[in-house]
Amino acid sequence: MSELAIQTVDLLRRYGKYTAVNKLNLKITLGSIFGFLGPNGAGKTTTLRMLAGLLEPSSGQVFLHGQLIQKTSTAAAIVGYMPDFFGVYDDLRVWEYLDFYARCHGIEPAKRKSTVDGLLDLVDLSEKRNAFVQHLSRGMQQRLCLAHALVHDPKILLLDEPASGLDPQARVELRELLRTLRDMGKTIILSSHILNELEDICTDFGIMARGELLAQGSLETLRQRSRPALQIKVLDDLDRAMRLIAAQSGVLRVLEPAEATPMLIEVEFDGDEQQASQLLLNLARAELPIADFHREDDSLERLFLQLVNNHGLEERV
Ligand SMILES: Nc1ncnc2c1ncn2[C@@H]1O[C@H](COP(=O)(O)OP(=O)(O)OP(=O)(O)O)[C@@H](O)[C@H]1O
Repeated sequence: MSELAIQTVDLLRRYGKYTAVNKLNLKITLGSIFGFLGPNGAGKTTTLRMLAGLLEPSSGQVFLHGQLIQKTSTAAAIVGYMPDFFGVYDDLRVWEYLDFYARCHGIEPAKRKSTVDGLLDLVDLSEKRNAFVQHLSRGMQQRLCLAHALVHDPKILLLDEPASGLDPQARVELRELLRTLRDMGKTIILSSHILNELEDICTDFGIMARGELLAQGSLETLRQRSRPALQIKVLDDLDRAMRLIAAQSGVLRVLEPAEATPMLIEVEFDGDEQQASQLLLNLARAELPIADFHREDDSLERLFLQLVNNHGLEERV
């Protein structure tokens, strides 16, 4: 357990009769950047709030750095939390905002100035130290809130949707900042819907849907769980095409086209390139009007959709 920054054991949270988080067994290694993915309402915020000690679990346990968390204050000392919706106080200058939170964390007056200066430097807001918080851009406010989460030098950072509302340039800056924080030895958990944004920065992922953890691990581990696929677009004769495809070697399953793309057939396929080529040849020989034929890439987005769409059909973590 000591190599884990976070471990949860059957973590469960109900709101009334509704189970928002259902027996989560998360394992997050020290020093990782963990991308927490899931559609709206999956239970990500509820989980992060329980990890931060802000919300009591209905049952189950949270371990932070191997320590069983029984008191909010224990979690608060180890964790810095940045919520998805943050309020900033009007009529407070940037340095005053951080100074206020430094006081809240009991940082001595003699150390407060250097703490605030260090944080402003880290999040690249030194030039804005005297600006009013409400006059900062969205990206700058986000960085200020990150500095707030870092005031007490926590070992673990929980960031709820940190990239939401940021323009592409601000996202690049955020990514650089997260890498710096990881190099400082922090473990970072961030939730997001922007899947492609996470792929190159996260070392590990957890995918959640309807309160359940569907998969967790490195991209490689997740890829092993996904089924490779072919996408074939026909212009006509859909039923004949689907029957013919289903009979070819390497084909595991032929999926009904989605309503939005009525002529696009997705095929679960574990054949090699030779078999893919033979499949295309047989479709052409049968004079089926093929407009597109390609292998799906292994992007995180496809893995995510496959896992979420198959939820309930396949065995859980
Ligand atoms: N205080 C609450 N009272 C009742 N139900 C709640 C409460 N907070 C969250 N829920 C419900 O719990 C479920 C999980 O919500 P949660 O905010 O954790 O999901 P999420 O994955 O963070 O979603 P999003 O990506 O939309 O922020 C949702 O169905 C939500 O409506």
